[in-house]
Amino acid sequence: MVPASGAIGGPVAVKVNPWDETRRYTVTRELFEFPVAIVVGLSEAERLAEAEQSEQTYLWYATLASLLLLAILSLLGRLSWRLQRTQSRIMEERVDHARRVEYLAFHDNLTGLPNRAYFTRLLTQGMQHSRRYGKRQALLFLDLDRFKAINDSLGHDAGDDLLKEMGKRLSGAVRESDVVARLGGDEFVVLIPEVIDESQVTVVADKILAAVSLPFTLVGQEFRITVSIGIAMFPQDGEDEQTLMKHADVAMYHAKEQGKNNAQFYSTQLSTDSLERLALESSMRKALENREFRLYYQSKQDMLTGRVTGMEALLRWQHPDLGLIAPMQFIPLAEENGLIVPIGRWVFNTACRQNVEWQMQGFPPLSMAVNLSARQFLDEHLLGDIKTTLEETGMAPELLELEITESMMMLDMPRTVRILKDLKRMGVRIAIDDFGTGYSSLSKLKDFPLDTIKIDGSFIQDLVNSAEDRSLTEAIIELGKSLGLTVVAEGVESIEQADYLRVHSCDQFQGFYINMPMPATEFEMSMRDQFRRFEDSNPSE
Ligand SMILES: Nc1nc2c(ncn2[C@@H]2O[C@@H]3COP(=O)(O)O[C@H]4[C@@H](O)[C@H](n5cnc6c(=O)[nH]c(N)nc65)O[C@@H]4COP(=O)(O)O[C@H]3[C@H]2O)c(=O)[nH]1
Repeated sequence: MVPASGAIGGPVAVKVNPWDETRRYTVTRELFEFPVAIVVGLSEAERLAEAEQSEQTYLWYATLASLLLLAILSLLGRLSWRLQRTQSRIMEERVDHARRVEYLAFHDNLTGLPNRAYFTRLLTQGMQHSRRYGKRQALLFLDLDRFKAINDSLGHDAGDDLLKEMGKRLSGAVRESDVVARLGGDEFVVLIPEVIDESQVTVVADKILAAVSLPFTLVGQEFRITVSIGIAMFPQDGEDEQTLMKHADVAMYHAKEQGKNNAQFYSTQLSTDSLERLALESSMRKALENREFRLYYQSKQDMLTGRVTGMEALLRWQHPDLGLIAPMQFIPLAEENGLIVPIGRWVFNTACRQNVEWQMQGFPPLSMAVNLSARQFLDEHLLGDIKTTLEETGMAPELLELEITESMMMLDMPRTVRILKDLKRMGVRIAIDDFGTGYSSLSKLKDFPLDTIKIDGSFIQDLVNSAEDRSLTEAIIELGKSLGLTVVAEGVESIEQADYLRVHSCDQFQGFYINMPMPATEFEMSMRDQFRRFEDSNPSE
């Protein structure tokens, strides 16, 4: 019904129809001219039908959307899980690949042993460690006897089988801490890291000889093979990897010459044939110019407190072909041809410069001992050279200690006394080196202006076992004390030797027990370590 204009609308009310009991929303309207009430009504269900309808539609859409969202989320989850799994698999494959490449680069693919490159690295690291902690190592160089004959007659496959079996037997004959490597061909090496004495190395070499001598079965037949072993000890037979390998190789050839199937230790005699001497002499002339000389340093410690008191500078020659050459291999030659004078000048200069530099870095003033050979001592420019060096480097003279040997002092006593007095006037300290090996007249010793007496390492070596060496050592200590000299023991290698010297009032000591001679950079690190340890154990100092 369309309301006419002027109609009055009443309030909406819910009314219940008494007939069918239906609840209705009603509005009563009156028209102006008719007193008729028109009742418009809709049941509750009719009125809510539309809203319910849209509510259901909304619910339906919401459910659909939620299901869709859930499906999308689970799809995304699955995709990201798959992505992650693929990524981690790629990573693992990359790492595996890198490991494999590294393994192949550092291992011999026939025997699985470390190859030459890896062994060189292990040897160099081992040397640094040994130098720092005063340990010895042994390098065994092995070469199979008659390998070529077997390889040629039985074929390469049999040769390969033999090498594989060799690798296994060598690894089985040594400790796990020892390193076995294959350099190539039929050459193997064994590195024994912590050696106390050479008899220990002989035992290992004998075990290897025995392991190799057992029969091998190749292409269904039994074969026997032997091996020749050359042994070089670190540090005395070589202080760098190249020299040590070369000397072990020289010793191995010597073992072959001795009839194969045996082990031989390297000795300097093996490599000082005349040809090498000649080559050495001509290259020594160029060595200074080519900056091939190096100084190694070894510290000295106070016997009672353990504090580092100074160091000794020891000369080395880094030869381009022969590796690092020890001073006793070239100094006698340099003395013969006079080259020791310019070389000695370089030693003074380098040692003083280095000492000043360490002080500038904050190390306490430490003495620097430098060796002087007989020829240098006779050189008329010696005093002038030392004076110039002290001035040029700024080195405090009292920190420089010149070591002259007992035999040198006795050559021309009045002259020696004169030179030493001149040196003393400059403020430089004088030490008598290798004491006990010469035949000095003890009564004359007091005529020399000395500061320090160094007991030769040969007495210290047998100190624990030899009563004779013990009494000599005690006598030298007493003599030194009675002359008011500082007594230093050289070549101390064990705690027993150090304890003995301490009990017998030796002042200072030096030797592998503390550290080996080492290049400046390594020495610097070792000094830092020693000072730190000293300060930790003596916090009040
Ligand atoms: N077995 C053993 N040896 C130890 C121990 N501690 C130190 N040594 C070694 O003993 C030698 C001590 O030096 P030296 O008696 O002055 O004997 C020196 C010295 O006479 C001479 N020398 C070294 N450097 C120079 C130098 O710059 N000029 C001159 N003229 N001679 C030098 O060469 C000699 C040998 O020097 P290096 O081969 O460096 O040998 C050094 C050192 O490496 C130890 O605990 N056990």
